[in-house]
Amino acid sequence: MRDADIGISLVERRQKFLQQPSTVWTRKQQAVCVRRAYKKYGEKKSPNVILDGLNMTVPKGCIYGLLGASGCGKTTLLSCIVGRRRLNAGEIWVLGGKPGSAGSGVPGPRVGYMPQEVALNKEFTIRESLFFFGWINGMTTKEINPKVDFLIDFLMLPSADRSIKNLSGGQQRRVSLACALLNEPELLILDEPTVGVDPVLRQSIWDHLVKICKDGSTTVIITTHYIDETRQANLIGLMRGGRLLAEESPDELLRKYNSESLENVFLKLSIIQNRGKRRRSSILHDVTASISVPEVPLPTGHVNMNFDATSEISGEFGETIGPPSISKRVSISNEPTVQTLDLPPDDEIEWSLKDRLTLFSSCHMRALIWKNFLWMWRNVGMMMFIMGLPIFQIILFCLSIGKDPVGLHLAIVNEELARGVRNCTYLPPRMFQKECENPGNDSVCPFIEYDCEVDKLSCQFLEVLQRRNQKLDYYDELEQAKNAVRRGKAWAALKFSEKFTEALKNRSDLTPSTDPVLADLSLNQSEISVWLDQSNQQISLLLQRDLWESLKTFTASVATACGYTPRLLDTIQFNKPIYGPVIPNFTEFAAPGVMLTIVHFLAVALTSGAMLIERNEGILERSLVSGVTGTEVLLGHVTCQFLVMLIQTVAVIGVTLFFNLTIQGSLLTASVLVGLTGLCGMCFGFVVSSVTDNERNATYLALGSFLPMVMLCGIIWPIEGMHKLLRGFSYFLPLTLSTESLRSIMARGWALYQPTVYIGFISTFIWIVFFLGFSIFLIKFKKG
Ligand SMILES: Nc1ncnc2c1ncn2[C@@H]1O[C@H](COP(=O)(O)OP(=O)(O)OP(=O)(O)O)[C@@H](O)[C@H]1O
Repeated sequence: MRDADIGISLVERRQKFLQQPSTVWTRKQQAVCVRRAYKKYGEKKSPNVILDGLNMTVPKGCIYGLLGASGCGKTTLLSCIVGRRRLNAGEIWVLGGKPGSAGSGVPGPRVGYMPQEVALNKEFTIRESLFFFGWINGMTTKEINPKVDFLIDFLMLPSADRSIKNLSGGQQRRVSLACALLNEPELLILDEPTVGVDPVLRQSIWDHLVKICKDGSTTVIITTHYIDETRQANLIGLMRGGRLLAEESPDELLRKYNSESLENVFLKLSIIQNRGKRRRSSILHDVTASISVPEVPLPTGHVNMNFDATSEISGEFGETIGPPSISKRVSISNEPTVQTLDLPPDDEIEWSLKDRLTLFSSCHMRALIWKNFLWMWRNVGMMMFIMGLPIFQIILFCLSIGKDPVGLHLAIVNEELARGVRNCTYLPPRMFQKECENPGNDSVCPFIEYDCEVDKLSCQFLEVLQRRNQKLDYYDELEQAKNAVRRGKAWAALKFSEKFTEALKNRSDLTPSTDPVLADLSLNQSEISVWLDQSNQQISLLLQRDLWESLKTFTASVATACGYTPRLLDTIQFNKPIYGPVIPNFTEFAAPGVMLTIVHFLAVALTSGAMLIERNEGILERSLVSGVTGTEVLLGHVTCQFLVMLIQTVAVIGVTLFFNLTIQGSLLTASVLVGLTGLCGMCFGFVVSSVTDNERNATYLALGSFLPMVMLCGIIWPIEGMHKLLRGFSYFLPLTLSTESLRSIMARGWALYQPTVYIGFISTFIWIVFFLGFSIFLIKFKKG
C-alpha cells in the first residue's frame, strides 16, 4: 500500500483506483488483479472455454465474494490465482507479483488456500493436520499450539485428537478452513468454506473474516453458493459465461438493480447478458420478456454496452471492462484508450542467488518427512505387508523356480529281460531287484556290482539313470511305450534291443574289414533308442542331459570293470568351471534379475500409491500452494521410503543367503546395487503418479511396464538370444545392465572396478536422475 493510501477507507481507495489509468503499478497495488483472463479446457477443435476475457480486481483488505453458478469456473479462476493452474492468455497479479514467478511469494505462506475438496490426510488427527500446515507455513510449534486451541474452539470442532476420518463431512471442511486460517496469511482464498456449516457458525465465520480484514492486512476471496451470505462482503463479483457480470459492493448492486436480494440482482444481470445473445428458444424469450430490468447507468468513463446481434454482453463494471482476449467477439470496452498509455516499468523483485540455488527449505522438509512417517505409522499393517512382500516373493522364487524336475516318468522297453516280467517295479537305487512274483533268473537284473562278464549291460545303464531320481516304467512292446509318451504318461520312450550287451561288446571288435551289414547291425543293436516328448524344452533338455550323463557314468564304469581306463570313451573333458556351479541351474541365473525386479516394482507400487493418494486427496495441491516445491515433496518421499527400501534390501539379501544362492562377490556391493535399484523404482513410481490421474491408470502403467521389463531385461532369458533390434533396445531399459552387473557380482564374484559391474551402477544412477528430474518437471509444469 502506498504511504498516501494508508488511513483511507477501502471505498475511497477503490474509487481512487477506478479513476486513475490502469498501469502495472496500479495493478500491483491490489491484492489480486486479473486482466483479460482466458482459460479453456479440452481439445483445440472443441475447446471448453471457462474464462473468456475476465477482469477482476480485489483491493487489499477487502472481503471479495465470488459468486456464480456451479461449473461457471470459480475454482478454475481461484487455482489460477494461487498459481496452480495457468491461464491460456491474460495476466494475473497477486500481492504485487505474478503467481509462480521468482520472488513473488505466491505460492507460499502469504496465501492461505482452502480448496473445495477436504484436502487433508484422513488418517491424521485434527491437531496433526494443523501442525503439518503450520510447519509448512513456517510457524513454530510454540506458535501453533495456542492457535490450535483457538481454532478448535472458534470452529466448534471436537477434540483435537480426533481422527479426521471419524469426523462428519462438515467437520472435515471446518478443519480444512482451520488449516487455511492458521498462519494468518495476507491473502485467504476460500472455496466454499461454509458448505455444511450451521447458520450460527456460518455467521461467526463471516464475523471472523470481517474482523481479520478490518485493518487491511488480510484480504479474503470467498466463493459460496449461499448468495445472500455475501451481503457482508465488501465486493461481490458475479461470474457467468466466463466473465464477471458485475463487480460492486453488495449495497451498490442492490441499489443499481433496484432489488431486494442479491439473487435477484444475479438473475437480472444474467438476463441482460442473455439479451445480447441470439435468442435460442422462444421459451427463453418468454422468460426474459417477463422480467423487468432497470436501465443501469454505467460508471463514468465507460461507453454504454452495445447489444448488437452478433456480440454478447460482457457486462463489466468499472475496471473490469475488457475484451475477450482470444475469442473473436465484438469488443464493447473503452479500455484500449487506457491500454495505450505508456505503462511504468515493471518493478524487479529481489531474488538472490542463494534463493535460486536453495533446493529445499528445512521447515518444509521437516514437515513433509514427519507427515510421511506418520502416514506410514498410521498404515502400519500395510507397511508391514509391503516390507514382508519381497521376503515372501523371494522365498517363493527359491522354492519354486530353477530346480531340476525329478520323478519324470520314462517308458522303458528292455528286450534283454524276459517278456511279462518287464512290467515289474524296481526298488529304489542300489537295491536293484525286481518285486515280481516268483522271479525267474531272466526276470531280474542279475547284478548290483559292475562286472565285465555281465550279460545284461542295459540293466547297468538303467540303474545309473534311475539314480538321477527319474521314474522308470517298463513295457513289453515299443508301441506301448510310445503310446505312454503320446498319452502324456511318460516324457520319453527308451528301447534296448535283445542283443544290446552282445552288440555293445562287439563294437570293440569292429574293424574296417568287418562286413558292413554286420557292422551296421551291431551298431544298431548296441544303440539305446530314445523317443522324446519335446513339448517342454526344459524337461527334454534335462532328460537329454540325464541320458548323456548316465551314459558317461555307465561307460566309465564298464571300462573300469573291464580293466580299461574310465576315460576311454571321453573325448571331451569338462573341467571345474571357472565361474558357476558344476551343474548350473536356472535359479542361479534368474535370481539376480528376480531380486532386482521385486525390489524395483514394489518401490514403484509404494511410491506411486503414496503420491497418488496425496495428489488425489488434494494434499499435494494444498502443500504446493503453501510454497512447498515439487522437489521437496519428492525428497520427502524419497527419505521415508528409502528406509522401507533398506529393510527390503536387507531382507532380500538375507533370504538369498538363507537359500544358499551363490554370492561370490562382495555382499556390500550387491546390497548397494539392490538398494539403488529400489531407489530407481521409487523414482519411476513418481513418474507413474505424475503422468496418471488415478490409481487404476497407475496400476495399468506399472503392470504394463512390468512384463516388458521382465522379458527384455535379460531376467528370464539371456539377452544374447533376443532379436537383434530388441537386444539393442534392451540395453536402454533400467533393469538390463543392473541385472547383468548383479549377476556378475553374485556368480562371478566380480568387484566394482570390473566394467560390467560399474556400468550397472552407472546405468541405474542415470535412470534415477532421469526419473527424478522428469517427475519434478511434471509436478512443476503439469498444470491444468
Ligand atoms: N481439469 C479439467 N479438465 C477439463 N475440464 C475441467 C477441468 N476442471 C474443471 N473443468 C470444467 O471447467 C468448468 C468449471 O469448473 P470449476 O470447477 O472451475 O467450476 P466452479 O464454478 O468452481 O463449480 P462449482 O461451484 O460446482 O465448484 C466445469 O465445466 C468443469 O467441468
